[in-house]
Amino acid sequence: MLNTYIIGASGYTGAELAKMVYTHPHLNLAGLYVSANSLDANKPLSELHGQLKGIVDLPLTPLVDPAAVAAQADIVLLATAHEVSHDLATMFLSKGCQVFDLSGAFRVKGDDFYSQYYGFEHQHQQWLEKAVYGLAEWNSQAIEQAQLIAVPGCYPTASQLALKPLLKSGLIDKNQWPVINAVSGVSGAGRKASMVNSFCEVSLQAYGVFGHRHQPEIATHLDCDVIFTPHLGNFKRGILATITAKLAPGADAEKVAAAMQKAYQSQAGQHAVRLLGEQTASIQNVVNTCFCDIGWKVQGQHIILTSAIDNLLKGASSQAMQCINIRNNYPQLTALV
Ligand SMILES: NC(=O)C1=CN([C@@H]2O[C@H](COP(=O)(O)OP(=O)(O)OC[C@H]3O[C@@H](n4cnc5c(N)ncnc54)[C@H](OP(=O)(O)O)[C@@H]3O)[C@@H](O)[C@H]2O)C=CC1
Ligand SMILES: CC(=O)N[C@@H](CCC(=O)OP(=O)(O)O)C(=O)O
Repeated sequence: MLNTYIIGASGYTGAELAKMVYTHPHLNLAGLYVSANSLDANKPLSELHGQLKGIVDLPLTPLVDPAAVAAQADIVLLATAHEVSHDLATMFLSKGCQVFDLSGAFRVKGDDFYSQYYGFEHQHQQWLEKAVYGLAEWNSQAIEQAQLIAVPGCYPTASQLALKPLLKSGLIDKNQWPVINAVSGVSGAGRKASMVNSFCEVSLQAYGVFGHRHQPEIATHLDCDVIFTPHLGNFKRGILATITAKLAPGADAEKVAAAMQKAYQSQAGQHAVRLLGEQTASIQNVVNTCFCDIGWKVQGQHIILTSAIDNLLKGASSQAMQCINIRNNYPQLTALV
């Protein structure tokens, strides 16, 4: 059994992780942590997340001595804000722990990226260089070898899983940037109260227009420029991305279907993508599951793809668990289906 610790366990993704680690046959849920001065210190996790009552009643321990945690840990899951993960990760790494970071702190290599999009100067360039991007269906070979895995963002997961098969097969005309419009439920903003996620303030609307940090994350890892516009919807969880792109000369519906099959044809249980063909993806079918559903339709030289995930699961915690499974040679969907 691998001793597994969750930092940021009281948050939305942290609570999902706690349930998964608890049910995993090879992981021992060894400790749940919150910040040193957390208002929730020492409360049972199940007091905050009632669905875990009788399942995960472990207390939320204040993280006052990360080195002591590191000394006991095989695996550390950082379900913390970008700056917190940035500051904590290297200490766990230096003690030899496997670190799976759900934040954006180690996702994108590149000068000035963090100062421009995250508002802080990255202080750990060597680890940033070594970090492996945890897009499970596409990076498994690198994930198997990595000590630090940067779990992708939620919008980037939905977007890349749909576009990557077509780009890899040369079926997209990159001169016309794919256009990604995506709607997220409010849990994407985390559990902490703020005006953005306040019930009476939430209305379906675009945000981060031409400035969201996920645009460069998507473009970098796809190696293709994109137009990306996120929207906030008045529902709790789930993301639907609707993506419009121009096909390359010679590409057609048959070639698109073949590229999708080639990318995601392996047997059930080995990855978390479900192909819908000409059906459209819906949030209802993926919420509370680890799956990304992808549908598409071709008309002439254009394609419209729809891609749906649960932002807290395939967009964060279940993708982190897929990465743990890959890294430790367990079946990829262990504890997820
Ligand atoms: N929500 C989503 O859909 C997605 C989130 N992510 C990323 O995952 C990470 C977690 O997100 P989410 O679960 O939504 O966040 P939440 O805001 O819901 O939870 C954050 C957690 O971190 C804890 N925390 C805050 N400061 C510290 C600290 N210094 N040391 C230890 N723990 C701390 C909080 O508890 P307390 O404040 O009481 O200490 C809380 O448990 C973020 O980086 C987010 O960007 C990625 C993809 C999707
Ligand atoms: C609805 C909402 O606010 N969503 C978040 C994205 C959450 C996510 O994917 O996380 P990372 O911050 O880890 O990249 C946002 O737009 O900032």
